[in-house]
Amino acid sequence: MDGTDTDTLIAMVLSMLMVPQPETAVILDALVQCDGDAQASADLITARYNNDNSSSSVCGTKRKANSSDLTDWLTAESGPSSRKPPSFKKRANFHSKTPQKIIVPANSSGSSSKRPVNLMEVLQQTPPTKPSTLRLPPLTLSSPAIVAEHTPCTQHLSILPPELACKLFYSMVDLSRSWTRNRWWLFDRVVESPHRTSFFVRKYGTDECWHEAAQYWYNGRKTELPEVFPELMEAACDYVEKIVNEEMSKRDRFPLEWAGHKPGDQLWHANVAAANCYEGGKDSVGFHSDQLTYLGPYPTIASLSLGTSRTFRLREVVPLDESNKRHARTFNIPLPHNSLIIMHAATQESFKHSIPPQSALDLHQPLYPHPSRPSPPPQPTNCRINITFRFYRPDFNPKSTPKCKCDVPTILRADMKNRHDGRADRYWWTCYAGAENDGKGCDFWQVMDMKAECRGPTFGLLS
Ligand SMILES: O=C(O)CCC(=O)C(=O)O
Ligand SMILES: [Fe+2]
Repeated sequence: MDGTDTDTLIAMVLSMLMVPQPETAVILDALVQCDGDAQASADLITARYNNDNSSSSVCGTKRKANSSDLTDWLTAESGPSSRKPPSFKKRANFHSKTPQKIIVPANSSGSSSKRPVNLMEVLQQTPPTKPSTLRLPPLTLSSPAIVAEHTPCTQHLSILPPELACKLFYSMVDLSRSWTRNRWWLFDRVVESPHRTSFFVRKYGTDECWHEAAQYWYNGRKTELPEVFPELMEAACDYVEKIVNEEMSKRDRFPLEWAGHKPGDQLWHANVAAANCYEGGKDSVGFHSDQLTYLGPYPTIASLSLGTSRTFRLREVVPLDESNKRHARTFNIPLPHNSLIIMHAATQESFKHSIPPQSALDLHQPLYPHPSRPSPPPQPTNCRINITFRFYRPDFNPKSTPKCKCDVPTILRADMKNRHDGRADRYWWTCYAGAENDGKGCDFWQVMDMKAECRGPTFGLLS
């Protein structure tokens, strides 16, 4: 797994699980058996859980959602120990080839006295038994046509005028100096996102409530008030919206997609943007699907890449009722400077995405000098800027977000393992207070009910 550290691997497995969160030892065991492959480990844990609990349906009402989304970067809705579900049978023997390190130490408040897990100390040298699942090798999708053939995404190259792309890249790199690595609680430790990030709100009509929402945009954690779109981001957004609307007009709508446009409005507009800066090959983001709290079901997200080329990794979450018939495949999409990936409706429901760490990077050579630093001539850079333009739905505004027992806004997740292409999909609201509150949350879990919660209008309701 590209030398991914153990904490990241554990978080990735958690983010892929659709069964109650097992003890860390169970995850480590699965990782060991699957040679550090997070998806295969999650599948193995799920299969074992389903075997051990064959009498209770995984989608039964008592089941607790543990797939993570954390706008999610790496972690899962990691478990406060107070709500730990039953653990699986522990295995005594572990063996690991997985490199391990970090575990960002708990904050100085000292609520965790546990030292970082050193896998090598606990692992015994027992040869791993391979899981029975047939695994397909990853596939690189090297052209927009091939991306569209295999995924619910489209790729668009050279989308901004070259000078605008270059200026926007420089200005975001400059701004990114003040962006932060997000921190949250995972188990009983504080972990840190492996890249810097920030959030912007667009001055668009009277959408002012998104300033409030944006305070919670990250894992349900309250953050500073966001910036408004800088001028260059506004200019880029016009190009992005044009392409997104052209693409959307060619595709069928899903029943749960937003249909509340006023006459003459575009199908899609961006009212917020999340920006990420990846400096060097170690910066990354783990497998996740984007949190749906304010996006609502079946969102369209437009993701602009500037600077150093990185790989966008996509992997489908195969629904439970198909898991005996087919297997998920990992897709790698190279993301060159000035390219756009549109994650169309159903991407967040059916795929997880990541930017994996890379041991080697091709540097990006900017075409133009920095506008305010014309000399020396532009230097090659190892930085990648990503801007995801998003439409936060009026019917999922922060005032309508249920609060959990901790009195903190919940987050919305899709039931990815039991999806039905917009016909009978399930989503649930869960507590995310634990991300901020020393890892302690509550067991709040509520199925989202479009009708009872007065959400919409959606395309399904119109037709
Ligand atoms: O950097 C990227 O392309 C992906 C970022 C991402 O997944 C996110 O912002 O949710
Ligand atoms: Fe994402």
